[in-house]
Amino acid sequence: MRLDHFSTSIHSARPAWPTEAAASRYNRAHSPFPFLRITVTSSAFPPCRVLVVGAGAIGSFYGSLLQTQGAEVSVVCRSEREAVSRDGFHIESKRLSDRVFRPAQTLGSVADYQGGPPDFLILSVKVVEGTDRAALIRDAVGPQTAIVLIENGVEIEEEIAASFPDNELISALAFVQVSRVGPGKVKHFAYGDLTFGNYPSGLSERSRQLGAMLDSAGIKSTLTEDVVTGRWQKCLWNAVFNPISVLGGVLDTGHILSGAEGEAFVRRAMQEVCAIAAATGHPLPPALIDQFIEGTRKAPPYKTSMALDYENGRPMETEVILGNAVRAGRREKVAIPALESLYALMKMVELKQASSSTPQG
Ligand SMILES: NC(=O)C1=CN([C@@H]2O[C@H](COP(=O)(O)OP(=O)(O)OC[C@H]3O[C@@H](n4cnc5c(N)ncnc54)[C@H](OP(=O)(O)O)[C@@H]3O)[C@@H](O)[C@H]2O)C=CC1
Ligand SMILES: CC(C)(CO)C(=O)C(=O)O
Repeated sequence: MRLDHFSTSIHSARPAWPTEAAASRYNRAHSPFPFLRITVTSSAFPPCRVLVVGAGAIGSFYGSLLQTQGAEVSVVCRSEREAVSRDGFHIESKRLSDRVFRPAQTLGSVADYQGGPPDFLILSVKVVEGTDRAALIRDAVGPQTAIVLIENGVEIEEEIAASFPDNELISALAFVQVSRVGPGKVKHFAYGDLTFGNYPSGLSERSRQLGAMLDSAGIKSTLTEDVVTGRWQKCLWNAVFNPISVLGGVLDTGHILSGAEGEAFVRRAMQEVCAIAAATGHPLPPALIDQFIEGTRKAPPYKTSMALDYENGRPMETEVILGNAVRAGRREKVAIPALESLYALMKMVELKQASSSTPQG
């Protein structure tokens, strides 16, 4: 998949080195490996405090990169707190080099965060049914905190915007393949770009600061004034490939596009997503379907995050990736037979998954 096809406007990189504090944390973590040590020239960024809530693959990956730029990064973990408190995160990445990320604070809940509210609160939990995302972050959000969502799905911002109407909300889309491979162990397989902007629209100084820090850490950040359209662009891929990958019995992208029937179905479903996006006031460029299909065909075959969740018996983000698109289609009275079928089938699969994980009494 050519992930850069999602871009709308490019924010240029700003070179910088990590601060003294970040360099010494990094060097301590790598002390047995002198060849990995780094030195400081200067820090290009104002000091900032970042709290990552849901520090799994995405949260630890981007959190670790912000730490290299001098940010004081803390995390809230759930199941892996003990391992992370003890050993930090070990992040393996061919593209960005391996690193150990030791958060400033490793917490079980935002209520334990010390030192006043963070400048940036990154929320990166899986958006699955039953997760009250506003409740998860409420105790740490201060009046100046910018909330940053790095999560998949479409129309996922309103729940947070309504709960924190006075806070800046930055909505971000990750084009990356990164997974947890053990407690506190994360593997970055490919890509890494982020597209983001303020919700519902615009670009603040905070967004630009975040973009500059990430660029400097080696991530291409694409800043957009219209992040809602950005979400529909990503949804064009996810709402189609993700459910098909599950419903076909854990298909990778190569399998999905290997025959004419498969490609024709993908194209039909994508046309429906385009029609919904246009009906909601966010028309997508007409060439995008061809670009996504060609880009996906050229990239190495990949299992979507939904296929991986399904394979591992974990809850899937069906509602935010597909359900929200289907509901928008119904609301706007757009005919979406392919998406309706995918959604109905996904709900059947989810019911089967739930019944087989419920102990019989
Ligand atoms: N990984 C990737 O390559 C990509 C991911 N994304 C999106 O990014 C988002 C995050 O995904 P990813 O990092 O892969 O997911 P992970 O499962 O790796 O991480 C999610 C983290 O959130 C924690 N968490 C989840 N629910 C709760 C809760 N109710 N309370 C406290 N902590 C919670 C998990 O804790 P626990 O340890 O208990 O599970 C885990 O630490 C998703 O929306 C995903 O679709 C988008 C593009 C690519
Ligand atoms: C498009 C992709 C592969 C980006 O990482 C993704 O979001 C997913 O698999 O759900």
